[in-house]
Amino acid sequence: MKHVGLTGGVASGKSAVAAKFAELGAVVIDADALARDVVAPGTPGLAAIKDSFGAGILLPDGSLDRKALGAIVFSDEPQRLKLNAIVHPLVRQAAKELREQAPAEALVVEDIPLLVESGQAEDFDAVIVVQAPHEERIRRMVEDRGWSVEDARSRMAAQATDEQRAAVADYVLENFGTLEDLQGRVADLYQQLTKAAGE
Ligand SMILES: Nc1ncnc2c1ncn2[C@@H]1O[C@H](COP(=O)(O)OP(=O)(O)OP(=O)(O)O)[C@@H](O)[C@H]1O
Repeated sequence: MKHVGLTGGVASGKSAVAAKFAELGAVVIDADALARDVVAPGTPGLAAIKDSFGAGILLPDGSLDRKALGAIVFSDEPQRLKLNAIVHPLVRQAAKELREQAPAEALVVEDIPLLVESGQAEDFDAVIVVQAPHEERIRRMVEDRGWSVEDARSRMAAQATDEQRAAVADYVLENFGTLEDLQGRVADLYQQLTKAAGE
């Protein structure tokens, strides 16, 4: 089994790449989805967050109040680290369980937005980085998601730079053209990765 990490800046096209890999037959693991699953109601993850941050981070229905928790951790580094120390190991464990269920010959692609920032590059056989023009990424965040330009810029500024991501990349997928161009590049890369896995 070949195990690759997929990352890129916000709105660079990671999900589009992951979707194409899945269509081609890869087993895709979505770290953002796992990060939600491990704090769903009734999970040990949510109980641990409640123990650390208090019942104020729960909504009346018992689910996580992301806004309240965000307000606590957003500008408070120690609190953010405390939250990460609860959530990250649970996500890694959940990802490991999914990897173990994957067929032996599968290409496993883990989509991890902050792979570079969290120093996980060494955990993979290879790292794929998606790069896209900054103006286009900001346009997507503003027009498609309704964020302010300021929010879009500060989200980008809080992440690693293109250069930092490129420095750990084994493969860079340039998303500078149409979605079809990108999908074609993913298909080529899938071929390359699955061929290499069989050798
Ligand atoms: N080359 C492209 N041409 C047109 N639209 C694109 C292209 N690449 C991505 N998009 C669109 O831009 C939006 C953002 O892409 P996507 O969701 O794949 O990014 P992401 O990196 O996963 O974002 P996030 O960091 O928020 O998870 C989506 O609506 C996607 O369809």
